[in-house]
Amino acid sequence: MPAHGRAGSIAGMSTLHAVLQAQRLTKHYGRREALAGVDLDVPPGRVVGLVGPNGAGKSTLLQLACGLIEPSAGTLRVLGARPAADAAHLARVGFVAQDAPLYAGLTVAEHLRMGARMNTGWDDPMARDRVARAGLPPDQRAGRLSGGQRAQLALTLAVAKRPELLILDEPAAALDPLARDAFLRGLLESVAQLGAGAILSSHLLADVERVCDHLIVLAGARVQLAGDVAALLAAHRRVPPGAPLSPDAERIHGDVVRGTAGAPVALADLVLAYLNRAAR
Ligand SMILES: Nc1ncnc2c1ncn2[C@@H]1O[C@H](COP(=O)(O)OP(=O)(O)OP(=O)(O)O)[C@@H](O)[C@H]1O
Repeated sequence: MPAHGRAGSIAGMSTLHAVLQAQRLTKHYGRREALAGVDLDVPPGRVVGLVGPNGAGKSTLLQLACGLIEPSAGTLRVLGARPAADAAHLARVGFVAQDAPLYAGLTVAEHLRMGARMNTGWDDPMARDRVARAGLPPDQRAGRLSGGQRAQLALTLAVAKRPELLILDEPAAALDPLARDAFLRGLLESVAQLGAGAILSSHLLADVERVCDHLIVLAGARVQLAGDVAALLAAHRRVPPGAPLSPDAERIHGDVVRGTAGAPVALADLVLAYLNRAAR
């Protein structure tokens, strides 16, 4: 169970729509296939970990979900509608892109004023409170903030819109362990405060294990594994290679099997088994 203990909870959600629904979702960049017929159904109220090797298609999926790029084929619905369908839908989704894009010459306070001007649902007390608690000096220019502070400011700009869904593309990858810990705690607090869902891509399986209650494993442009973490762990076991398997069990890779007989499996080992199988 992740530290926030909200696995399976939909308390506080203002929507009962699936957060993300993909059918045969495909994206080509020229001849390169970044997503190949992906089917997904992510229930509301989850903190979703999107994991996979470099080039798996994670950023492509998140950019499609934000409406920054268009699918080549198939359909994708986010909170029950086409991504970025209109201004109202845009307001329901907060996006924190890779490397926390901010205006280097603007101060923290100026970023908040800009956020207030650009977002009708802007929660200024929430923004100021987050900035104060993250120890961001209001008059400091973004270009002079540390990596951790920049990530906190980018997260603040996304959550103060009061979105129903936060989408984060490797938000904490460049942060040291302390800054990452602070960032992830801030993320969980915000998600709980908003009653929102979140999808974050990450290479850091320990972070995913800590904060996520739903998992999507992408590799080779395809979904290898998806579901609520508790259900996935319940459906897999460790059985030493060569040991007999029950008839309904399937060996995924190494000692990880899909089945209910055997020793419990850790989330990181489960992910690695599916990634290794995909790489075969
Ligand atoms: N704008 C683009 N033009 C051409 N090819 C692209 C473009 N964006 C992504 N790709 C290709 O699509 C595939 C998926 O890329 P994507 O960035 O979605 O993967 P990722 O899982 O986010 O990788 P990483 O973990 O390295 O960030 C890769 O082969 C990548 O080279």
